[in-house]
Amino acid sequence: MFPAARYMEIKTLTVVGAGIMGRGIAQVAAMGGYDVTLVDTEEKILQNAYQIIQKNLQKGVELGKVSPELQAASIDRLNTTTDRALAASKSDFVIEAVPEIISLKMEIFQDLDRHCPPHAILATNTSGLSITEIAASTRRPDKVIGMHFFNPVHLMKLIEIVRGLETSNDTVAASETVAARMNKETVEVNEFPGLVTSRINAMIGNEAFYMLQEGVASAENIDKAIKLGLNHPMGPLELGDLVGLDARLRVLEHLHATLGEKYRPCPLMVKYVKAGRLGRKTGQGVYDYSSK
Ligand SMILES: NC(=O)c1ccc[n+]([C@@H]2O[C@H](COP(=O)([O-])OP(=O)(O)OC[C@H]3O[C@@H](n4cnc5c(N)ncnc54)[C@H](O)[C@@H]3O)[C@@H](O)[C@H]2O)c1
Repeated sequence: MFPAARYMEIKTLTVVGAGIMGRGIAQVAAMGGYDVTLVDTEEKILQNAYQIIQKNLQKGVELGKVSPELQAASIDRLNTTTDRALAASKSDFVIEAVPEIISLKMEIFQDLDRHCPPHAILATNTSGLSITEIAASTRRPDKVIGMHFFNPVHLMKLIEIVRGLETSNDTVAASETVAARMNKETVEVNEFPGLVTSRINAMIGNEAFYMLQEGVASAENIDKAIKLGLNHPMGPLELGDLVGLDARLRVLEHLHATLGEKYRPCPLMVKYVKAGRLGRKTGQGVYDYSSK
């Protein structure tokens, strides 16, 4: 049992990074009733994210899953800015979703720590980096935690709540509250490379790439076999394209460095990333999306 929670009520939530994950997190946070500020480096990235959130909410209304009132209120609660320091200074809770590069995340956490009020909790959506290492760049490691969301954020039910070495019970409790307001289920995981889901997923995706490289079967047939034979909702190669092959590669490189040889990234995946074939977001990955 946790002691009675001793965190301040969370009203304002900032999301840093308006990419695939950040915009989804901003959407579910606004739907959960928080005043949300979405931060990125360029205005045009923010405008794009804002439009995608609007489109998702509209689709939710058309499908009868979101009420028009919730749609309007969520849009009302959502702001965007390129001024990270200003957003941080008004935040009770921050969720970082910038690319999976440890030096970038540490730099951002150091800066957030400088600008956020002392009570603010700082969460990272890292897929596999060390929460403890990220927390060490701040003076509040007890208030740093991992919240690992899944893509697409507005549809996927789970968040892995990840404890770093010094994450406090109050920080875990506050993050559980935020997750519940976002209408998500949680599992608590102790920090370890790749957590539960990324480690298994990266291995399946890597193995599928090795099969493609070895000519075991076509991409379509590898995906079809895993979907229809093993009952996965998506094939590992189409999932890699959805997640982004650069993000997938970074997770594998980290698992390889920390857990050993069996996680060595498939050379074909490395080649695709070098060619800029990153998946859906660049129009081509394993599959070609240019005409879709
Ligand atoms: N894509 C997934 O399926 C998935 C799932 C779970 C977790 N994650 C993790 O979420 C994080 C983000 O992944 P993504 O797929 O959304 O990446 P993405 O590349 O789609 O988005 C990252 C965004 O961060 C922005 N950014 C870069 N530097 C910044 C800075 N200094 N300040 C503010 N914004 C900055 C970029 O402009 C970009 O819009 C990564 O750590 C990734 O491992 C991704």
